Amino acid sequence: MEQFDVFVIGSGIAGQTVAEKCVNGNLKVAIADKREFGGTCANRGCDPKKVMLGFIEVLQRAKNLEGKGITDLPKLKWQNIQKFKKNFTDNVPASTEKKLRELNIKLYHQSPKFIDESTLLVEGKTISFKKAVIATGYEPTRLSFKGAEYTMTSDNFLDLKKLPKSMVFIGAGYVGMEFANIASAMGVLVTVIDKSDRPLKAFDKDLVNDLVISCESRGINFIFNANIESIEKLKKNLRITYTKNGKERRLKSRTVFNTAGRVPAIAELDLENANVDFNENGVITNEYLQSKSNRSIYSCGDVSDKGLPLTPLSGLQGYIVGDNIISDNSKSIKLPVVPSVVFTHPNIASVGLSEEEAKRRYKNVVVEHKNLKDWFNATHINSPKYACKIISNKRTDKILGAHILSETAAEIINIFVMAINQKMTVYDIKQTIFTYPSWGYDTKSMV
Ligand SMILES: Cc1cc2nc3c(=O)[nH]c(=O)nc-3n(C[C@H](O)[C@H](O)[C@H](O)COP(=O)(O)OP(=O)(O)OC[C@H]3O[C@@H](n4cnc5c(N)ncnc54)[C@H](O)[C@@H]3O)c2cc1C
Ligand SMILES: NC(=O)c1ccc[n+]([C@@H]2O[C@H](COP(=O)([O-])OP(=O)(O)OC[C@H]3O[C@@H](n4cnc5c(N)ncnc54)[C@H](O)[C@@H]3O)[C@@H](O)[C@H]2O)c1
Repeated sequence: MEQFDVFVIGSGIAGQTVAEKCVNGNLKVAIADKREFGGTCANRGCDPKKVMLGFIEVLQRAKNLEGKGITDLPKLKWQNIQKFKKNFTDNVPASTEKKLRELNIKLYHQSPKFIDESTLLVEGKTISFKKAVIATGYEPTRLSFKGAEYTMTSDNFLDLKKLPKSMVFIGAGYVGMEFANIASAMGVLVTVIDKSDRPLKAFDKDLVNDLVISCESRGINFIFNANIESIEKLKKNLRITYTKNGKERRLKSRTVFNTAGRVPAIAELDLENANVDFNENGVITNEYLQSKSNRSIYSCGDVSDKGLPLTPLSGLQGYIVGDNIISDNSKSIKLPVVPSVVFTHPNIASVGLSEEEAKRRYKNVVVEHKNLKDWFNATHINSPKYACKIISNKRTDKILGAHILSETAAEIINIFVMAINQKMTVYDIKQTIFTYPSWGYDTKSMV
């Protein structure tokens, strides 16, 4: 039986970080992945999506200024965009494997299954471990209505060789909203269906409302409060049957994507054999990211039950687990303020408390909800949407939350992340000199 000090399952940002830390701490380490090495973000998530968005942004910018100096809009070619995207993704698995091998980490290419609390089976070999790390991330949720097998996932979207005429996205969350915006900009007829009454539940209601209006003005069709009953295959199309307000309705589309959420990827691991408890949020962990029920097993990244499933937090958790394995639980996780952005057009970004949370927690809060579409930054590029909601504590003047809808929200939100982390006040921001003219400069007036 082969023995390892640390056996890591999952080679995304969380798993890689732990494996590297542990091997640098002179431990004997193995890592297993059932798919291509490198994880979701680099292979089939954030990075390839952002490469595609680069093209969409150019087009949208040009559209806003059409007739104001721009006469011909750029033409986007999906096949070439795909080719360019591959420059960023094709090499990820091989380069990740090379890096890990050079560090002397043993690689396995299959899902391990736990046999008991300190043994697992992978590639036909029984392996004993002192510590194991579950870093398997999220996977698309399974839809249970009739015909769900006709739906495709975000992986399929990012790899489409040709764009179909029409697309339906089931789920108006991060993935559904981002991909609906990409597809619509490329000329696809897009419908987004959600069971809930609005998209992006974690984001500010007023700004999301503005975003929906903006998406609709560009031709994206939304259906909310809808319950999908079935999907049938017709000759060319798929027929989606759903109920809304008690009435049955139908819709045809060439393709349907399951963007109804992602769930912890733990089904294949036989966690029960290892006495690892889990729930719908993932592996149940303590403050050291150790399984509460089996202290020799840790979990980090999306699949742990701590915090938002986002790349920066997964990386941070990887560091913490690595440190805890090497130096006997030296670090507990203190969840920092985590910003989040949805790369729609315009972006919607958020950090800190929502208006509702702030009002619940503090007696007197100041809510600066502003429509900024007449500000120079929006008008000089003829951008139709620019808004913010900045929340501060009236007594202490400290910034509590920031919510921004703008073409540059993904960047500008970082100023507010620093402000909240450094406990800055409205006065501090107003006193800061920023470059002019710039989007950063606007933060002084936003607060
Ligand atoms: C389309 C899309 C876009 C996204 N965009 C963003 C973004 O813009 N910004 C952002 O912060 N986050 C984004 N995310 C989320 C981000 O990708 C994740 O938060 C991040 O990848 C999590 O890292 P991780 O290491 O925890 O898991 P992952 O990167 O998912 O890695 C887990 C690894 O475990 C492997 N695995 C799973 N099950 C098993 C098993 N049983 N056995 C062996 N291996 C297994 C998987 O194959 C995978 O390689 C996006 C996600 C998607 C799907
Ligand atoms: N920009 C980013 O940072 C980014 C991008 C993509 C994904 N992610 C991460 O991935 C996670 C998952 O994103 P996601 O978009 O897959 O999920 P999500 O949880 O953000 O959204 C899922 C949506 O599907 C709806 N839904 C669920 N079941 C449905 C059904 N049967 N019919 C109709 N609608 C249904 C929900 O109401 C919800 O609006 C996010 O929480 C995020 O952390 C981040």
